[in-house]
Amino acid sequence: MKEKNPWHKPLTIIITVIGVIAIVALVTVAEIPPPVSAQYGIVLDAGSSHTALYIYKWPAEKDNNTGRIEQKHSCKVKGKGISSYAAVPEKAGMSLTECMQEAEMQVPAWRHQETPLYLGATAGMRLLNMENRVASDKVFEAVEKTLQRFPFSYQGARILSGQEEGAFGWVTVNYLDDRLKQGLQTTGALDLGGASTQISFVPREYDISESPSNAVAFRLYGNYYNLYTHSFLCYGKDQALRMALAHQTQSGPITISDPCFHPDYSVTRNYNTLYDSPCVSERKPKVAPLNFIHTGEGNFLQCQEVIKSLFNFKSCKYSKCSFNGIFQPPVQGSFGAFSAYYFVMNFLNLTDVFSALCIDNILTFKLVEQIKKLHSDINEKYLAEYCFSGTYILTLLTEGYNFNTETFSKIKFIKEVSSDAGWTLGYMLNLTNMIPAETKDSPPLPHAGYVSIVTVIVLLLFILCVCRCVWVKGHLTLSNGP
Ligand SMILES: Nc1ccn([C@@H]2O[C@H](COP(=O)(O)OP(=O)(O)OP(=O)(O)O)[C@@H](O)[C@H]2O)c(=O)n1
Ligand SMILES: [Ca+2]
Repeated sequence: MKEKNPWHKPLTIIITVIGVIAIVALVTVAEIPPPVSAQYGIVLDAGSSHTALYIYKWPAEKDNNTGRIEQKHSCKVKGKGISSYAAVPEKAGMSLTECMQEAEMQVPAWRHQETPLYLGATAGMRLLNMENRVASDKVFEAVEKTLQRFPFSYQGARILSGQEEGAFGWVTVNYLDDRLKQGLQTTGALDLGGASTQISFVPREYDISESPSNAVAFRLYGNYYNLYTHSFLCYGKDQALRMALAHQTQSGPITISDPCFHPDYSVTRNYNTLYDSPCVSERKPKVAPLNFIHTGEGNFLQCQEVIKSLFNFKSCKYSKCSFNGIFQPPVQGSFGAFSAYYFVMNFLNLTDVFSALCIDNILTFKLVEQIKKLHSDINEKYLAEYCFSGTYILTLLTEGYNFNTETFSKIKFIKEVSSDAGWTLGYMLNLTNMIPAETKDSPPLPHAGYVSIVTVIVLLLFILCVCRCVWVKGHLTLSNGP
């Protein structure tokens, strides 16, 4: 007599039901493609020396915290920074047209309307605003008019404070390094522009109350950061050069012999043009000719003396200062130095070593004409100024911010970390709320997780089926036995 298997029927039903669910789930889940649609954001960096447009792109998931933002495109606006158009404001607007047209091509048309567009201006406009408020407003009006003509979601144009510029540069560097999300030790940020320079880092011990205006507190991905940041207006590379020239022309001479320039350097400069900046205007000599001849001498040590005279190391009402009576705790950890820090140190081949000797060699033994021949691809203005800039950078870092041989070796001169280093990405991340204060709950299971689980279920079912077949077969053999 054939023995009846007591769990034969329910087992078959269970296996069939789970099997069908598993197969349907597997097919469905496997067929859902990961989200491919992208979102875009545009930031214009209206710097003192030039304007640049950046287009960022990220996956358009609801939980956009999961997708890394990348720089899709950048466009360098031809000509100088918007502050240079103070006398002809309409041209400031017009100058942006070409890059904006490029942006129109780069961002898919169906995304234009929801693509936020921001313009942030830095030290050049800060100076113009101090000098001539009406002219600064007119430049912004012209810029706004141009930007509003494009189909993007225009979010406004404004001057960033030095504190914002420093803090957003720090956010960018650490976001790109993935340090914020992973809660790793952060990297400090050093930005050298044309008209201002920023230093931002998380100090080891930090008494915020000593100078609250230098403190920025962040809560990002569930971690607290107490950032120290300071922006020195007039200490960007171009304004620093003005200050150095002002220092050498106080008596209103017809010619100066500048230790920071090569021995064959000779350029005629206009007194009015040189002193036309709030960084030096108050020091304009009462009696001076129209022009002076700026010649070079090529002497590193003397150059360093001129540059040191731009800093005031005497007064400090805090426990510690960098210069000009500004509070600064001791530098801490690794640093990323970008913008002119990178341009200059990369050219001088000083990105790995801390050596004044190299500058001394170039300055003393090479003539500008030789250098121009060797580097015909580089803008002549930059070439002639690299020794001044190199000496300025070394002095600013060592005497100004107090980097020593050990801490200096932790500075990395960088142009980019997957995206360009600068404040623009941090600015956009902040305005679009892209970095949450808390770590968001991740979805119960990612796509890959579902697939794995369903695969395991199917495998288990398969094993269960095989076992059952063996059991039934064994049983039948037993019952049919002699
Ligand atoms: N290959 C390059 C490009 C730029 N520069 C110089 O580097 C300085 C800083 O450039 P940038 O960071 O672009 O300054 P801005 O953003 O325009 O100035 P700021 O941030 O002060 O507004 C400027 O003096 C610029 O002339 C350079 O030496 N070599
Ligand atoms: Ca800048």
